[in-house]
Formats: sequence, C-alpha cells, structure tokens
Amino acid sequence: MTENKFPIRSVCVYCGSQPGRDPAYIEAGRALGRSIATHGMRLVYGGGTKGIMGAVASGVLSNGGKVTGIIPEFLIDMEATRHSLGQLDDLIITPDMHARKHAMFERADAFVTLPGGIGTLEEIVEIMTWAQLGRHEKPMVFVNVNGFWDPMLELIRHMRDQGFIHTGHRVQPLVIADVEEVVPTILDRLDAAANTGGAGEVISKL
Ligand SMILES: Nc1ncnc2c1ncn2[C@@H]1O[C@H](COP(=O)(O)O)[C@@H](O)[C@H]1O
Repeated sequence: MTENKFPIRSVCVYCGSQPGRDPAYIEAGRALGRSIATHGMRLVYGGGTKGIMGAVASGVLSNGGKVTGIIPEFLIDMEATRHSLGQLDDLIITPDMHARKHAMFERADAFVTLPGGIGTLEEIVEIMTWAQLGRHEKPMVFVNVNGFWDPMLELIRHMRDQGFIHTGHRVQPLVIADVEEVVPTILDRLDAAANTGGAGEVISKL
C-alpha cells in the first residue's frame, strides 16, 4: 500500500436512517461496513441502528470491526435502542445535533455518503462547505448506488457551471458506483486523484 500523507484510520459514513426502496441500498450499507472492518478502519457514524445506518454498523461489528456511534440524547429512542448502543465499543452522547456533527467531523479521516434523506444531505453538504472554506482536506465520497446521487451531482455541476462554486478545486468529492471500491480508493486517494481516467466509469471526480 502506498504511503499516504493523510493517514486514514477512521471513516465517517453518512446515510439514511430509513432503508429506502431499493434493496441495493441496504446491501451497500452492509458491504461498506464489512469493507471498513476488513481494512482495519474504524466506523464513525450517527449511532442509529435502523435503516442503512444500522446496516453499516452491523456490517462492521459482524466482521470484528470498531465502531464509534455519536448520537444526541433526544434521538436515542427514535434512531436506536439503548441495548444496541451497548454493542458499540465507543458511544458518545451529545447534547444536540451541532455537537454531534462536530464530534463526527473531528473523529473522521474521510467522509462517505450512501443513499439517504434530508439528514444525510445536510451532513455531507456541510462537510463540502467546510472543504470549500479550506477548513479540511479530508476525502469525500459519494457512493452512487444505482445512480442514487445523480440529481445531486448534476446540481453541483450546474452550480459550478453557473459560477457559484468559486473554490471548485477544494470541492471535489469522488463518485464511486461500486461500494467495494470505496475503502481501497480512500486508502490510495492520492493515486486515485491522479488516475481517475484509469479507473474507467467506476471512479470519477465530480
Ligand atoms: N439537520 C440535520 N443535521 C444533521 N444531521 C441530521 C439532520 N437531520 C437529520 N439528521 C441525521 O442524519 C441521519 C440520516 O438522516 P436521514 O434524514 O434519514 O437521511 C440521521 O441520524 C439524522 O438524525
């Protein structure tokens, strides 16, 4: 594996608290969790045990991986159970959503976004905003399961075309269709950035 000047030990995953309609979303969640575990990386996520969030966490835990769950007190009964939270090796309960997002940001070396809803969208947009403002250079990945993120990616391209993304070089999430490619690409991200053409349609920069 190539030496990386940004060591990647933990991956923050943003994704839906619901399963969505396409079974491929849950499958991608489990596969990503398994991949995070088998590559010896830690999952940082919102602590939920339902929907795709639950699939990612169980994918990590059932493959012997480490999980940090970060959840506000008021959300525990909505998105998790006290029992399931007890299975996480690291649980952080925050007073509110802002503290949760900040704690997730601080503990993550990379950000991966699976299909999800408004909460997922808000979380990854904030991370892209902070990249645009030069607050971090951590890798950002959209896992484009069955083209789920195409409308969002089109909107970002439109914003760029219309001159509203003035620091575009800082807002360059990777777009990866095959979930199995996500962790290897993050680990090798400097090479991947230089060789996106060689990766064909699987990996592209927005
Ligand atoms: N406004 C929000 N900021 C950050 N996180 C949020 C917000 N609203 C909901 N969330 C959390 O995001 C995940 C996924 O939500 P989905 O709406 O299912 O995509 C969940 O943990 C929400 O609590």
